[in-house]
Amino acid sequence: MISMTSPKSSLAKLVLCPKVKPFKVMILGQSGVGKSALVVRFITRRFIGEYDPNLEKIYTFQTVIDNEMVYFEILDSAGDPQKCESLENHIKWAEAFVLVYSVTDKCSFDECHRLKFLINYNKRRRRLASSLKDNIHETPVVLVGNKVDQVGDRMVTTEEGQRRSKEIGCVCFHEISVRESIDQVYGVFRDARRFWRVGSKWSRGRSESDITKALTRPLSRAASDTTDPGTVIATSLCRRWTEFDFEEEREEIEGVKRSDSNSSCENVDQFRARASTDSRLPPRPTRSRHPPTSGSNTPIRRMSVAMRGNSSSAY
Ligand SMILES: Nc1nc2c(ncn2[C@@H]2O[C@H](COP(=O)(O)OP(=O)(O)OP(=O)(O)O)[C@@H](O)[C@H]2O)c(=O)[nH]1
Repeated sequence: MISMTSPKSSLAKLVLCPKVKPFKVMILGQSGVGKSALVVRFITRRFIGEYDPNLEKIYTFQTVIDNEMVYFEILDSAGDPQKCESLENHIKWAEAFVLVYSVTDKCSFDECHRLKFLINYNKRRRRLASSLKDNIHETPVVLVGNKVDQVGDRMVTTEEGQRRSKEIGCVCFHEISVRESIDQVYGVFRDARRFWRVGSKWSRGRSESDITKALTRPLSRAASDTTDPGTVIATSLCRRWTEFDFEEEREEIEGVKRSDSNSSCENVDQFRARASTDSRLPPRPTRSRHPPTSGSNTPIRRMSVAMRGNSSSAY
């Protein structure tokens, strides 16, 4: 059994070490999607098959992310996520979320929608209730599709995952196999941290390009993984998309639409040009500002034409 601390004892530790500010991450998802496996893999680097489904735990763990020591407190929400009361309290506690579903289970995928709604709802309430609004920033939610190693059992496609991530406003989307790769698992926690930093005081005063650089660094591979042939397969299965990828994709689509509309404008112009030349209309007669002085019947003719409703031919 994995060692763990209760929420109270971890808080006690923090009191003894006041300088250490933990990074509080909550793992959410339907039962059986691999939440405990994900956390334990991150902390111990090992994949452990079975866990007690009813234990709710806070793990404390420290590791280096982007050259910075990060003190994680990871809450592995257990059992039935329908029990809203404790869930809501935990949501208020967390600074970042990892929302997990299994690509082999459509129900777990749909459950992410509801859980993201709960996160938004509780965070918004907290923000409204707080007088220190500046201290509470947007809480990043990373969407994770787990168990991609079970290729034959897949029920949720990559595209569906990407789409859902965009729809429900997650900061990035990963497809991973906890069983096959520690590298992919590390990537999930690293992104949670990076996006949290961007939303926090860290990003204030930094240029947009610095922030973009921080978020779009490529995944670094863990040394232990490079020697494992199984992982090579898993790494090729690993997918990760950030908000920036989604934004680029959106811009591309809009670019295509714009060029379509431009080309349709061009078509209209071309059509007009063709219409005026192909039909070989005779040039409009030039209008004389004043009626010709010579020719006595001209004013009468003009009058009669106007009465028939065709003033243009009067000239
Ligand atoms: N094939 C495969 N199985 C996995 C993977 N990750 C987890 N599992 C298995 O999925 C089952 C459920 O994993 P858990 O980590 O207990 O899932 P959980 O979401 O914590 O479930 P609860 O504790 O009930 O909330 C276990 O049998 C794991 O071995 C994976 O990447 N691939």
